[in-house]
Amino acid sequence: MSGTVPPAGHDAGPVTPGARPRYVYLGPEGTFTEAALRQVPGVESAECVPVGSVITALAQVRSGEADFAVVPIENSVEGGVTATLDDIAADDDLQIRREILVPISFVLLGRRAMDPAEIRTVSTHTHGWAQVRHWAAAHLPQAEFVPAGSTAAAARGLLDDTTSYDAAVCAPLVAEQTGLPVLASAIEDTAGAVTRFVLVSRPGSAPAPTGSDKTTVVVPLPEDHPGALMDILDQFATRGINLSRIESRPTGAGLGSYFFSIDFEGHVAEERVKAALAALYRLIPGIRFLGSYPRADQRRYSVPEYTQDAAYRAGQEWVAGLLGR
Ligand SMILES: O=C(O)C(=O)Cc1ccccc1
Repeated sequence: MSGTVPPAGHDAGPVTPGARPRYVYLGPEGTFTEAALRQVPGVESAECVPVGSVITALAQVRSGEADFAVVPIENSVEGGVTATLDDIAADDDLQIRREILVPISFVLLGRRAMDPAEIRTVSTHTHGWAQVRHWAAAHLPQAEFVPAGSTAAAARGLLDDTTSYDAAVCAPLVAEQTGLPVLASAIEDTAGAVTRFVLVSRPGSAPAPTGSDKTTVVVPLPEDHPGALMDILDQFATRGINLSRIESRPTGAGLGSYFFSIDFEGHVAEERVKAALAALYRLIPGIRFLGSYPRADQRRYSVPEYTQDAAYRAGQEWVAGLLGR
């Protein structure tokens, strides 16, 4: 990592000095991702460009066409957004700079005012469908699901003669934006669902530690290493580091080839995190650091006293003193 603490407002500067930073996000207008983007400080004066997929958004950051991407990564009901987890993990050329939480509630919009029981086909993002499937089974028993690139893309497709589905599941805001009739509201199976989004850039300096931070790493599962997961977890446990997410994903290289995507509490500038990362690197050199960034909920976590920075320093000084005796 290089550089200094990023300026206030934008988390890092644009590629072209003096130009407005360019943010790409999963669009079109009215997606939950756009709601996440609007929470990023300084975005009001930036250029914001909707794109059709998470893969395109991340590719544009990698290629330098965009400075930042906002993409969904995890949902409190449905779990990880695999397109994002896999694409971010594929290389070490992206860095997570911020997480953003958005509460999720869905409406059913129709091509025209109609009884939901008449609906034969309904479109939305796969994560949207996963969060309304019980409601749909009870209220749209005939309906077949038509996957769309995003919830808002599904809704906007209803304005278009080239699509033929009857209804779409999306954010309530899209009803106001499009004027399409609301056939049902608050149709989510689980009230209070939250989706977590991340702001991603090319690698640079990590945002400064706040005392309430998270770090994301990708750890390939080594072959022929009995207890590998236990050894990985041990590096965190012995340093008093709490994990907030761990998921295994196939690498795509063949059956049995996996990586772990891990979020944990702490910042790479903290001694216990540095020590854990160094130990993991010795254990599994293919580990990738994907960023340290402030927790969206700013929740404070307790760190055992023996793994706080002061304890590390005291331990290092004691050992250094042994050499000088
Ligand atoms: O399609 C959207 O609106 C998105 O932003 C992705 C998504 C879909 C469903 C729940 C949360 C985010």
